[in-house]
Parts: sequence; C-alpha cells; structure tokens
Amino acid sequence: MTNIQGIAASSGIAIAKAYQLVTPDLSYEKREVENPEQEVERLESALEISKQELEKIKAHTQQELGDEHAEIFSAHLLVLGDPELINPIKDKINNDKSMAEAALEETANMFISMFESMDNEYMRERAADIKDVTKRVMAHLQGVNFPNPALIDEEVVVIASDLTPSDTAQLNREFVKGFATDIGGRTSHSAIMARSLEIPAVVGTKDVTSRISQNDLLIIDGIDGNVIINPSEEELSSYRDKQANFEKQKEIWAQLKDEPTFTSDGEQVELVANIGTPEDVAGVINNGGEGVGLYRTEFLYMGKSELPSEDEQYKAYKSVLEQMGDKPVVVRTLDVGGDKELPYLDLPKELNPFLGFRAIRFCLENEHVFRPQLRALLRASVHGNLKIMFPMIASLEEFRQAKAILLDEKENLKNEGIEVSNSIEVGIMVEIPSTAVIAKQFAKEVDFFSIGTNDLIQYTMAADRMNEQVSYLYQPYHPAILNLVNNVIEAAHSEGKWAGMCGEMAGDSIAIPILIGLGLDEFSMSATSILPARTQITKLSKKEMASYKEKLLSMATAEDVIEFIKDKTE
Ligand SMILES: C=C(OP(=O)(O)O)C(=O)O
Ligand SMILES: [Mg+2]
Repeated sequence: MTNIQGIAASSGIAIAKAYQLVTPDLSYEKREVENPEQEVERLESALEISKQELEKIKAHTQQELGDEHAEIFSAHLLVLGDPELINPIKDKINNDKSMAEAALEETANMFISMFESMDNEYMRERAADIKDVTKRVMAHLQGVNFPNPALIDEEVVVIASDLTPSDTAQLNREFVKGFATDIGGRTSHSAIMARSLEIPAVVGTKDVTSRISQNDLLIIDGIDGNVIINPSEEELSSYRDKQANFEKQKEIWAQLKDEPTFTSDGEQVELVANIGTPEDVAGVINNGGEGVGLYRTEFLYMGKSELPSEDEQYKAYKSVLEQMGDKPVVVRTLDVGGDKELPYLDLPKELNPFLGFRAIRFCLENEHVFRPQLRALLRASVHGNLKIMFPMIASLEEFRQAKAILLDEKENLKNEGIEVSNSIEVGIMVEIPSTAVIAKQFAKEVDFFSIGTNDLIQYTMAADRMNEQVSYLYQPYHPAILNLVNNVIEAAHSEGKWAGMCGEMAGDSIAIPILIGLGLDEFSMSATSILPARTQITKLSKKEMASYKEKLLSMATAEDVIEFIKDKTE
C-alpha cells in the first residue's frame, strides 16, 4: 500500500476503485495515407461513437440536472452533424491523402480561429463547441478513452489534477463516492463542491494522478486528508471501523437538527449554509441549517453555452426561497472570474485573474448581464425572505453604483406592474482588505456584512488560496485576519447592523470560539459542518470567549492564537 498526504477537504471515508479523470495525450505523428477510403471510414466511426456518447451524456444530464445543463451537449451534437465542418475534413483526407487526425485538427482549427476572431458572442461560443467536440473525436480516432464524468455508473473515487465546477456538476452523487486531486486547498471550488455534495475529498496531494492507475482500490480519508492506494486487509478493516464511527458521530450530531443555536450562557447565533444550486437546499434542511448565508449563483452560469435567461434564474431563486420558507436566504450576485470562468463570455486572459476583471467589476461594466440577474432576484423576492449581496466590493462607489442599478430595476418592475418585496436587505461580501479597514464607513450604507474569509485571507496574506506551495501562509488565525474580522463586526454593530461570515473559516472548529468571542452574528458554512458547529457552540460561553478578545487581537503569530485557544477550549 502507499499513503499520500493531502488536505482534508470534505469529511468522511470513501472506499472504491479509482476513476482517472484526466484528458488523454492526443498527440499523433503526421503521415500520408495510402487508402483514403479507409481513413474516411475511421473518421465516420469515431464520429459515430462520439455521437452515441454525447447523446447518452445529454440524456443523463437532462435527467440529473435539468434541461439547461444539457444544452451544451445539444450544441456539441449539432457540431458533430454539421456537413459544413465534416465535408471539408473528408475532402482533405481524399484530396491531400491526409490522415484523419490531421484533417480533423487542421479543419477544426481553421473554423475555430475564424469564429474566434468574429465580433459576435454566438460565433465565439461555436468555436468553444468545436474545440470540445474535436478533442472527443480525436480521442476515438486514436482508440483512447475520453473521460465522461457524467457517464460513471459504478461506485468509484474520482482522481483528477483539479475538478472544474462543470466537471463537479456532472458527477453523479450515487456513484461517485469521493475524490482526490493534485491541486487545490480547503477553499478551492472543487473542495467546496465536495462538501455540498457531501462526499469525502482530499485535495492538494500534488501528484495523486501520477501515482494511481485506473481501477486501483483507494481509500479516501477526508477526515485526516489521506489517500491510501491498494490497502491491505488490515487497513481496510481499520478504515471500515473509522467509517462506521464517523456515521455514529453523525447520528449524535443529528439530535440537534431542529434546535436553535445557543451558547452555554444563552446567547443566540445563527447557523446557516452555503449553497451552489437549488438542489443543495435539501442538504441544508437535513443538516439543520437555519437559512442560506451564501447562494453562489455562478453555478447557474456554468457548464452552459450561453448566459442563463432572466426566467431561468427566476425559477432557480424562487425554488430556493420557497424551499426555505420564511428562513433567510442571502443570494450573492454573479462572482465570475478568478478560478470561475465562463467560456462563452470570452473574457480576455489575464496575468493575474484573482486581482483582475471579476465579480462586481465585471457586472458593473456589463449591465446586460447584471440587470437580468437583479430583475430575476427582485421578481423572486415575493416568494420568501431574500437578502441580496454584492461580491468583491473594494470601494463604496462600487456598492453605491450596484445598489442604484438594483433600485432602478425595482422601479422598472413596479412600472411593469410586477410585485417586488419591500423588505429586501442589501449587503456586501467583505473579502477585500480595503473594505474591512473602512468597514465603519460602509456600515452606514449597507444592511449587512458577510465576511468572505476565503478571499480575505488570500488578499491580506498575498497567498493564493489554490496554491499549496504557499498554503503555509494561508492562515485564518493570523492576528491580521482576526483584527480585520473584528473591525467588520464592531463596525456593523456600531450602526445596528449584523455581521456574518460565509468563508470556510466560519465552520472551522478552532475559529468558532474566537468568532463567538468577537460577537459574530451569523455563521455560514458547508451544510455538513452545521451540526458539528452547533454541538461545539452549545458548550462555549460567549462571555468567557469575549474575555479573550483583546489578548487574541494583540498576539503576534497564528501559532500563538492556535495554542491559546486550544488551551482554553480543550
Ligand atoms: C465565500 C467566499 O467566496 P468564494 O469562496 O465563492 O470566493 C469567500 O471569498 O470567502
Ligand atoms: Mg470570494
């Protein structure tokens, strides 16, 4: 057996065989062919296999995730059947005695560069479709397997260099028992998705993909961050015990499912959940969530070939609000950019995308994207307890501009005779240090703050949240972070507003006592963290934790903070 250490990203133990989700090497050696008819036959058979595969994926995606997510595969099928693309490939084979691989690649590249250079969003989307389809057909020409996460139909553990949000969206919870990746940290989006899918995951292993072969038996220990390859009988049995204990522990936590959250000295806080899709709401309710503290709406925009329509968005928001009844639902407007790409928007490649044109910066410049989302939210507001939140706010001007557009759309809807709630709170994510520093000025204008520590930590420490080489600097308990968090909470309270936290730090067992002491009002976390957090909070005295505040804020290192808080709470 081999043991690979990584970062524990989603709790639990999974035992199943490996499924390698890696793009195969599709390079080939170019040569002239003697028998063009044979090459055309090879091409036709690769096209046929690709077609059958795409039809299966489309049907499966439709059934699991709905029509919108399946649209991209309809677009791919159209490309496969398009004579304007296929005939020139065949001509090239026949006229130039070109091998099928070269004829496919050269013809596809010609169309791709032609479409990409057009000033037309629709045509640029077609270029992306051709790229995807070409890869699939190329794989079949070479007789290599093209990984299809949506088609997994037996119990597996997925192994990948990284999982994009659209890969993760295709995974079937019934068969994918866990996953492990080479890159990423606890707050990378693949880790966040694993927690909302409630499957064990280990990320940031550096080289798991190169050390595992297809069908190796694997144990994913998402509790301690280990991947065990081909375990011995003894190890298997000890991990089965660990798995059973974890299940027992979950039953104990579940006893607090329908309880409110009080500290041992009777102070109430709110424990709410982070979600990515309306389907995640079931997990929030099952895990005792008192609301939704962060709905990451970007997943509505991903894994598609075009922007979601206003109506499509309205349906998703309405569904979440209705399922949550009168409980609060904080919806964050589109946070695109950074590691969340939307190929159909064709945003320019940036040298430093996390510091670039993203989130509110993009939305304020692209009102044709922003306004339909705001309209959909405003229309949905009558179906529940909606709060709207803007991401990546760096300056008050940005907040004022975003809010003005929101109010403008509210007015438009009223003029159209459409009902809108009058009690929607409008707040911001605090994930950029500038905003945390002048939170006092913001507190006069916003209705609430939600501290996004995933980004706040990376921007404060200048340490990429996805890069395991600098993960030693990604320190949630660093006194600089605690001071910024404290500043935001104090600013909110001085203006009679509330402060929440929706970064992963809110569900962290070392951070929780500190945050209780700093007076955080709302803790938003992965649904599966809610019950352990509630169990922990019922044993903490807020008064005692608050008495450590000044000492903690004046400490010099994260190590000192950890040592102190462990000593006080163990
Ligand atoms: C919650 C946050 O947003 P995201 O993880 O989606 O960037 C954050 O930055 O803490
Ligand atoms: Mg963020």
